[in-house]
Amino acid sequence: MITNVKERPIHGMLENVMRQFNHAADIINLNSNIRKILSITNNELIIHFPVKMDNGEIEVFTGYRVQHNNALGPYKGGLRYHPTVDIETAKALAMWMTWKTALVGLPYGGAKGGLKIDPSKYSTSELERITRRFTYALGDNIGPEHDIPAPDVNTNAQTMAWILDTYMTTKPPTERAKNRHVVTGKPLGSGGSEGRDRATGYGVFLNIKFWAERKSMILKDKRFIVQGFGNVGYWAAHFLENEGAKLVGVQDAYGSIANDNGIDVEKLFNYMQQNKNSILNYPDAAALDKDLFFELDCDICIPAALGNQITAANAGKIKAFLIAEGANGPTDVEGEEILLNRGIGVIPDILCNSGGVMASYYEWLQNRNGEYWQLDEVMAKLDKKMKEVFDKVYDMGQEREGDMRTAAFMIAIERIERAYLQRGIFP
Ligand SMILES: NC(=O)C1=CN([C@@H]2O[C@H](COP(=O)(O)OP(=O)(O)OC[C@H]3O[C@@H](n4cnc5c(N)ncnc54)[C@H](OP(=O)(O)O)[C@@H]3O)[C@@H](O)[C@H]2O)C=CC1
Ligand SMILES: O=C(O)CCC(=O)C(=O)O
Repeated sequence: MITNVKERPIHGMLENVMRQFNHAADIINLNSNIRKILSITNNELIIHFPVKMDNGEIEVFTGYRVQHNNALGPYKGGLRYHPTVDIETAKALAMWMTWKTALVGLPYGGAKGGLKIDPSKYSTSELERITRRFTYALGDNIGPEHDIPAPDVNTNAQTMAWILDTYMTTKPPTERAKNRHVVTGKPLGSGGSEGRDRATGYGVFLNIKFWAERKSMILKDKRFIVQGFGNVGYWAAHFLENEGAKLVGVQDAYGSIANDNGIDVEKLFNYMQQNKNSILNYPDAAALDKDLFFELDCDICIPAALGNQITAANAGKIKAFLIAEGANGPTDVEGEEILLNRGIGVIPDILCNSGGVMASYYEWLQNRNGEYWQLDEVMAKLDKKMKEVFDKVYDMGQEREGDMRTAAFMIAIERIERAYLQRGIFP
């Protein structure tokens, strides 16, 4: 029996993304040959590599990189370090990346990958060696104009710096500097961009704000809950709190907490820094049974952790009027059907969390052009682009009884279809 919540497999993510794709493809009557191409992933890499641990023992790790489609540009997408990473998960996440980059009009395709490990079990120096060996093993399957990884669950700017450094050492000295955009989400001192750290959470916040504006609502005093208080969850909460909204519940991998009077976002963040990055035993909130988390009394629910968290089992009990998907694939097809039938708004992942890959694109452009943009410049670009994409998806969603996901998929798939048809499917 699997007892650790971290070890639980995430069932059905691939089935989920395929059902979302096929539903939209049917509506737009997608060219049948292009449907065949988009239904499979272009490349799937599984690699096993040995690393020496601090105790001198060798451990063999399994890494994945799935490249779904590159019709619109180089493959793009994060690397996840988590026990649930496997080939099916990587395939599903790579597909979502293709739809996301196409939806927001970036010159990228979709990829995803990672390692099947629980990083909390390793020292920092072990994680560095594991990441460097993983990068060597990936070799030229990644590259600045071919496939560009970025952070995802349990990876961060430090991870990207290790990948960059390792990748560069595989190139001749004259080639090294021009390879800096092999990864995005790097630290500022290593070619990272201002704003990439907060971009995904900021994008989640913007989507909620734009949605509220369409409903003539203000965010002040709205109550929200966040599942996952990592990069995406924390920054989304930070910007919502700045707007006067109130955080009333948080869940991470180890537990859930709630406080009807509000949980101070920065105070919780600081508490976590001193308590092994965990929300457990946070003094200004009560512990809550994890299965009751999504039933908390609130207005806005932000799943910002793993996939398939909102399903037929809990969608009927959700009290929020809006689900803003910070995570990739947090709502399965049955769960979403229940939400939409109940009149609950769903801002779909490929729109809601697209601020991250938008900022990654800005970082990639800056590296390519030898530029350095100020934070306000990056944030202003994110604002403008996100509004443009949100409006398009929202308006099209209105024509489909509020189904913004199908609208988003239709826009994304049509863009890719257009590119194939213009070039010829097999040039
Ligand atoms: N980083 C980015 O730029 C982007 C991320 N995303 C998506 O957002 C989601 C979160 O990513 P990110 O914030 O980067 O990852 P982080 O690793 O920074 O944070 C993940 C958070 O999820 C929590 N978590 C993990 N497992 C569970 C669980 N079973 N139940 C509840 N909480 C859990 C973690 O808790 P704990 O710390 O206790 O493990 C942590 O708080 C992912 O789905 C990712 O694909 C999407 C677009 C871009
Ligand atoms: O920033 C990127 O390139 C991709 C981030 C990511 O993995 C995602 O959007 O899910």
